[in-house]
Amino acid sequence: MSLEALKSAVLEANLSTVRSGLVTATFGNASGIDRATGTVAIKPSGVPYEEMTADQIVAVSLDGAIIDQRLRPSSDLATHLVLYRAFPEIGAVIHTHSTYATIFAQSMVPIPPLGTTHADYFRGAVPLTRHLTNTEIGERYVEATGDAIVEAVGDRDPMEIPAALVAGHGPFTWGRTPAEAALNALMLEEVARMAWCSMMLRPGIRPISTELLDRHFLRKHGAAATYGQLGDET
Ligand SMILES: O=C(CO)[C@@H](O)[C@@H](O)COP(=O)(O)O
Repeated sequence: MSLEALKSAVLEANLSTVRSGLVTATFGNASGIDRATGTVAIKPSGVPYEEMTADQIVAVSLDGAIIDQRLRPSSDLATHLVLYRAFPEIGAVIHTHSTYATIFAQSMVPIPPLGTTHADYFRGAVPLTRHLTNTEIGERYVEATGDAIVEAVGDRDPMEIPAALVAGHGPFTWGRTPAEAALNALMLEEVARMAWCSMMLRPGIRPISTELLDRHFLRKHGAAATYGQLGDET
């Protein structure tokens, strides 16, 4: 992929979070990676979305060295880089402060799989990170945020659980492409809102069974997926 194409895809992912109502002001940030070159493209820090252009997207290497920069990169860059290094399958990362997912993050509650809508995108509860230590906060806050996300995902397949809630902060999602990461961010907010309302309507509500969760997730994901169309049969 050319750097221009990567920057355009990353710009579109950033703008899609605004169109979807997932971010306000300059909150959030989206990035993408070209695994062939190890180039990461990310939103510039603090730039209003309505003014953002593709040539303002910042390009860095996986170790954070600047490749192409007119503006300073997102202040969350180090978190994105930790995730790209830990999860080689992913091609994009999105951070938002979307309302309901952030309510769960601030309230220190993982998002439980209460229905098949959740199961269509997340194979289990959306994990919550631990709180960072004062030393981490003081010395390596942004990178430690990424470390805490990787710890929260643990030995689960990051492509089966493409999201995590940072305690006291907000959600991060990822995917194979910027567009897929943006869809996962949108669906995370949707299932968070459904979960919150379901938990209010029925306190003590229990998650769906593992059998139903897996049946629905595998219906859309993996080699045996039966959802949608095969190849170019449309
Ligand atoms: O996490 C936060 C703020 O808590 C960020 O999403 C927000 O400040 C956006 O920062 P950037 O504009 O990406 O540097």
